[in-house]
Amino acid sequence: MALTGGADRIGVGLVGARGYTGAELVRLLEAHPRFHLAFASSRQGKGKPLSSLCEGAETALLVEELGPADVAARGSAGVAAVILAMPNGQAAAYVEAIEGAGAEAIVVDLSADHRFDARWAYGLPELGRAKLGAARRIANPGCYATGAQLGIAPARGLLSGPPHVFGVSGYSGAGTTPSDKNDPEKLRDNLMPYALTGHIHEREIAHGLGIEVFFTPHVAPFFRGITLTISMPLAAPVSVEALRALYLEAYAAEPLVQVQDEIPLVRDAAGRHGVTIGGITVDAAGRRAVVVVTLDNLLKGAATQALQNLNLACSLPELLGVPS
Ligand SMILES: NC(=O)C1=CN([C@@H]2O[C@H](COP(=O)(O)OP(=O)(O)OC[C@H]3O[C@@H](n4cnc5c(N)ncnc54)[C@H](OP(=O)(O)O)[C@@H]3O)[C@@H](O)[C@H]2O)C=CC1
Ligand SMILES: CC(=O)N[C@@H](CCC(=O)OP(=O)(O)O)C(=O)O
Repeated sequence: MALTGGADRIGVGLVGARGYTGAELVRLLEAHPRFHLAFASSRQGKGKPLSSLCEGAETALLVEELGPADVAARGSAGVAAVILAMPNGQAAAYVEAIEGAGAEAIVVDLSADHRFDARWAYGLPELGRAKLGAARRIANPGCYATGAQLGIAPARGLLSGPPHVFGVSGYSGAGTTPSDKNDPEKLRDNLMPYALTGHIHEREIAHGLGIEVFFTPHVAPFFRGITLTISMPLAAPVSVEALRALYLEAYAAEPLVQVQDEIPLVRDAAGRHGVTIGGITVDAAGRRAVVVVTLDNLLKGAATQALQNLNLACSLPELLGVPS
């Protein structure tokens, strides 16, 4: 594996350093004991110190504007991995250039562009880490889709029909490009439903779990965090104790998934690197289960998960550099 930035450091480049997820990745990569941030690209940030784009960044690195060919050249010259943290629809040109140049670099794409592409490994380690160790192309899951899959997976075999996932995201989930979903005025004292059918994460959750799912997203005035209330029809009566035991067992060995009795609150998820599943309930007839899942959309929903995936792909401990 190619190393830069010191004999024991693995060079990682970041495209999309100005964005919300990019900033989280900068902070995680800077503090990582084995990775080294080899370049940071943003068109708007070109020529500026990275610290001026990402609060808390300490590196003296200057932001560059790197197009697909530039990134591919870095990927052939010492940069072992490239993280793409751009809006949906932008990754293809970078991937084509990297592959066209024959660069060895691992690619982790945070966008939705490769999540349904069988040639890419889907990077949700808690539900399938075996394939990630040898992966060279990794599609990082969506933020809602991460929480929903982890929240449904233990109960999947008990269901009589599609789970209903009611999701609420902080407005950082809508990225930095101005829209109604990140407009503070439109969000003030408000909860905004959108994409009531057919959200791409509905398809992603269904694809990942192999079952039909109904997903209704909403965006709220808080900045970061997601809360999902998941209602699941049960094929046969199940006791709440049995259901809780199923969740506890499923995630007993997963440091980033906490199962608790209480209903988790989204304000407690902000800044945390894992997912919390709680409030596990069954109705009086034992035929409908409800669980609540919270996570930070920018961390386990994006940057922390990308770091897990990159660690695995580089044969490092999965949680290396993930703050506890
Ligand atoms: N925000 C979230 O909670 C989550 C986001 N994701 C996904 O991660 C990706 C990044 O999201 P987020 O950080 O919120 O996005 P932002 O809108 O905050 O940032 C996007 C970044 O991409 C760069 N960019 C935009 N267009 C282009 C382009 N055409 N070519 C090159 N660079 C471009 C921007 O920089 P500049 O314009 O300066 O070049 C900026 O650095 C998205 O695909 C998103 O769907 C996944 C999970 C959660
Ligand atoms: C509030 C908000 O707008 N959230 C985004 C989800 C962010 C995300 O994970 O999107 P990708 O699948 O594109 O990576 C949305 O609903 O599209």
